[in-house]
Amino acid sequence: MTPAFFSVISLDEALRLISLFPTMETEKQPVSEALHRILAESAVAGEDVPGFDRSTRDGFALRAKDTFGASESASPLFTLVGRIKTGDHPPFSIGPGQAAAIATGAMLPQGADSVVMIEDTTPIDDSLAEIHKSVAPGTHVIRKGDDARPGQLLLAQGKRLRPQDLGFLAGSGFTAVRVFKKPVIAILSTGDEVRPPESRLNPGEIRDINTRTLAAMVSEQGAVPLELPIAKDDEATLLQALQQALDASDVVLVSGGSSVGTLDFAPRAIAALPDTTILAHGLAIRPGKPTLIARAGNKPLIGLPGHAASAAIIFQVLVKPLIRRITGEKGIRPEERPFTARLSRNIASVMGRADYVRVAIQDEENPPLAVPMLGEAGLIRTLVEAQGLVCVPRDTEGLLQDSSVTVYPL
Ligand SMILES: Nc1nc2c(c(=O)[nH]1)N[C@H]1C(S)=C(S)[C@@H](COP(=O)(O)OP(=O)(O)OC[C@H]3O[C@@H](n4cnc5c(N)ncnc54)[C@H](O)[C@@H]3O)O[C@H]1N2
Ligand code: MOO
Repeated sequence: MTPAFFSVISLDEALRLISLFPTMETEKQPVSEALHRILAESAVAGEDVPGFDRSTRDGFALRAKDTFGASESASPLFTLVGRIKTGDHPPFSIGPGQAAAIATGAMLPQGADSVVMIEDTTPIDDSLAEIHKSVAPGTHVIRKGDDARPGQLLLAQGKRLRPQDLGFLAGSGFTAVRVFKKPVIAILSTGDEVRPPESRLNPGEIRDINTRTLAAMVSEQGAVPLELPIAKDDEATLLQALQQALDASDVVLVSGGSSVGTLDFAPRAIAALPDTTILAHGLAIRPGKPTLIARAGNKPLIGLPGHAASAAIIFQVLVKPLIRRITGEKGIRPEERPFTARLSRNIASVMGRADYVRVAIQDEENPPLAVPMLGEAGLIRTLVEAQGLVCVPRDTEGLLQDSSVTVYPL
C-alpha cells in the first residue's frame, strides 16, 4: 500500500511511528566485552561493596571520641595494639586510649571508627604514639556497603555502559551482564551517478558520501553498519537489493531516490516488497522533506533524501531516536546533551516546515554564539563546519538575532 506521496507529517508524528518498533532481543555478555553496550536488565548488588570498613589513609585506627581536644599543643598518647596491612583481618579490637597502625585500604579493627593520618601523629616507639589532631567518627574511613548494599540498584536497565560502570560491575562481583543485541543496520545508497569513493569519475558522476557518513553514525550509535553496494536507479534492481538488505539486517536505510521525480524508484520498490507498509512519505521539516518510513515485516525501513546534509540531518533527528528505541538505550549521552546559545543573526524560515539549521558554535562567549551555516543541503561542507542544529519551529517565520536557542550537538 502506498499512501499519497508528500502528505507530510510532523517530526513528532514520525517519532511516534518509530516508537512502535520492537526492541532488540537480549544476550549475555562478559563484563570485559560490555563497553558501550546497553543493559537489558538492571544490575542489583548481591553483596556489600566494600565488604568491610576500610582506611583511606596510612595512619592510626582509633576511637574518634578518644581524640577529642587533641591538637599540636595537647597531644594525647595512645597505646599501639597492633599493625594492620592490606588484606589482613585484624584479630584484635581497639579499646579506650588504644590505636593500631593501619595501611591505606586495610580493614579497620573492631572498636575503631576513624583514622588519624600519620602526618598528624608522632610515633614514640612500637607501642606508643602521640596524636596531634582530633577526628570525627568516619574520618578517613570508607564504610562497609558505601559503594553498594545488597539489593541496591547498581545500574538501571537501558544504561549505556561506560568504563566506570564496568568497573562498578566488576567490583560488585559481576562477570557477565544481559545486554540488548546490537542491531545490524544496512545502508543502501542508490543512484546511477553515485560511485564508490575510489572510482575515477566520468562527467556527471559523484562519489558516494552518504554510505560513509551513515555507516559512521550507525557505529557511533552502537549499532553495526552493513554497507551494501550502490544500487542503480532501476526498480527491479532496487527491489532485489532491498530484499537482500532486509534479509541481512534489522533496519534498512536507503539513501536517495526517495523524492517524486521519474527516476525516484525507492518508494515504488519499497511498496513492492512483500509484507511491507509505507507508514509515511514526507516530513514537514527542512531539509529532509522526502523522507520515507516503512515497516517491512517488523523491521523499520527508512528512505533518506540523497542530499548529503539532508541524509545526515534526518539521521540525527529521526534515525538516531529509532536506533535508541530498538537498542533500548535510555537517557541522554553527555556529548549529545542540548545546550543554550545566542543566535548571531536573524534566520528566516518558511511556515509549515520545521527548519533544522546547521550552526557553528563560538565558545569564547557565554552563552556561546550560534552562527548559522547557510547553504544547499547537497553540500556536506556546511555540516562539517557546523557543531550543532537549531530548530526553527514549524509555525514560526524565523528566529531573531540574539534570541536564545537550543543547540543539538552534531
Ligand atoms: N521537483 C522537485 N525536486 C526536488 C524536490 C522536490 O520537492 N521537488 N525535493 C528536493 C529535495 S529537498 C531533496 S532532499 C532531493 C531528494 O532527492 P532524493 O531523495 O530522491 O535523492 P536523489 O534524487 O537520488 O539525490 C539527491 C541529490 O543527492 C545526491 N546523492 C544521492 N546519493 C548520494 C550519496 N550516496 N552521496 C552523495 N550524494 C548523493 C544526488 O546526486 C543528488 O544530487 O530532491 C530534491 N529535488
Ligand atoms: O529536503 Mo531536502 O532534504 O531539503 O534537501
